[in-house]
Amino acid sequence: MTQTTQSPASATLVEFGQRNLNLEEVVAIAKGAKAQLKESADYQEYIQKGARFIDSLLAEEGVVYGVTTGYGDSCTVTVGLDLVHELPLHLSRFHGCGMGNILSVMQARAVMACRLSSLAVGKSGVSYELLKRIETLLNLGITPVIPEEGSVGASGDLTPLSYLAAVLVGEREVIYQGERRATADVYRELDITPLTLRPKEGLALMNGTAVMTALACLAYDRAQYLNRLASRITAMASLTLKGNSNHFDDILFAAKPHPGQNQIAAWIREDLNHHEHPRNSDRLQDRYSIRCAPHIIGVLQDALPFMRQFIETELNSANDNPIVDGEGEHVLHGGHFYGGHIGFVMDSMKNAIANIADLIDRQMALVMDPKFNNGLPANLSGAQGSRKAINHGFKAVQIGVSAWTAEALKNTMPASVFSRSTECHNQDKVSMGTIAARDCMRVLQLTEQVAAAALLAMTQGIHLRIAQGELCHASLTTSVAKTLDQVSADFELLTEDSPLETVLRQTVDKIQQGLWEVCH
Ligand SMILES: N[C@@H](Cc1ccc(O)cc1)C(=O)O
Repeated sequence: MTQTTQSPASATLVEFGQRNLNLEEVVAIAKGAKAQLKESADYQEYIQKGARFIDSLLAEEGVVYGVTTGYGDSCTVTVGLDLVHELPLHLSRFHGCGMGNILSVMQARAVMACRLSSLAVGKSGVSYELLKRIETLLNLGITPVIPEEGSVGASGDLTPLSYLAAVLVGEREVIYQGERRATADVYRELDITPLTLRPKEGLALMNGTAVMTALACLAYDRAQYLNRLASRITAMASLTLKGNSNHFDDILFAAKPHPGQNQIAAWIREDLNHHEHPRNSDRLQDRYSIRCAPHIIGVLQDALPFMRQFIETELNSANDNPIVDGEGEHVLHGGHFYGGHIGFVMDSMKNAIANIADLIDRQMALVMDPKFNNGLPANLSGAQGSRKAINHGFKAVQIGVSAWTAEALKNTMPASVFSRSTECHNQDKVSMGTIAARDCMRVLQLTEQVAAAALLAMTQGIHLRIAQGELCHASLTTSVAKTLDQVSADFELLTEDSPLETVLRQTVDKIQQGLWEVCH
């Protein structure tokens, strides 16, 4: 695919500590890149200072929130020094109530990367050993089993992150070499000693936004690719419909200079080889789902920079509570576990993406219907002669697209507005950012299905147009010809009805792996 990204997602080693990560590096770790924690003596000392400061506060004052007290609303309960060391274990255990689907290995690795990034900032009062252990798990391919439900996204992703904390102490389950197994068994086999969490470490691991931030990094990467693909699909729909390329003219777009919208128009224009400006337009105007495609896809394109900024700032922040300044010796209580920024990005992104599903659904409606498709067969059926009577082409695929689109649109309800007061009214306003992120992943999946169906349909449409002598392969731009040939390698012209599930699934997989060549 086009790498419009800032650094190659294929990076094989990602460094943590005293540098900012970009979201592509989280994606790279998710896909199997190794992690490397900074090892310099200075950095280790910087991290250890925070942990030592907690120790000295405990020795000198005997009270530190979340260390010698209960958690959240229970902070008024004092925990005696004899029980303090058990407290982190209780935190991970009482949060072991996650429900729902298990995060994929990719998603869970992204979560680990985000937590490591946040703790590596050095404002959480944890030991260097803890950071090192997360690095080790990533590099050995030991991934916690994390159920995705149960976070309100504002006391941090406490419940899902408790599964990371539990694995560090040798409890619950991991995925190792593709198998779901007891953590303790895998540790025994690999001779790994479970960690004993230091007083603040349970809280530092769990009291943050790593789950929603991880999903946001993965979502961003897919959204960016989808935007490029939706532009290609629009060009192919225009060719299928014998559309009017003047709609993407650069003089036209210079008059409305949103940069992202202009980028989408430029991609479509280049795909359609539109370089000459009309003196007057004698052509009819295409329907909005073609004519306004840059205005629809462009919304997401223009939003991507602020989304990246929100996601990467969160990724490189200390997002737990309390914040421990080991150098200046301060413990600062706040609410950095509140995932409002990620919640907003995810709620916005799912809306913009579902609009792209809707756009492509409308394009599909145009190409299927002989009332609108400028002389192509109904449902783009490639059947000939008497065979036409029993063949239904893309009819069911279009119905599927309508269903996926409806489900995507239904999932756009903003999660952040469903804040509810919880935990004895301590957490009386919460972000629901993790629910927003999960919605966004679902909307992406559905929209990628819509895009896969459209890739097949537009390929069929162009082939039919060529067969009717109204277009020739040689007149296509190299970019469109390449996509057409790539799709055609998996998908022959549909002349007789046949189940398309397998090829649809293959196409979705390729979209998710960014395999379609959509660059010029
Ligand atoms: N997020 C809370 C701490 C907390 C931890 C676990 C809980 O179950 C509840 C609250 C805070 O820092 O204020």
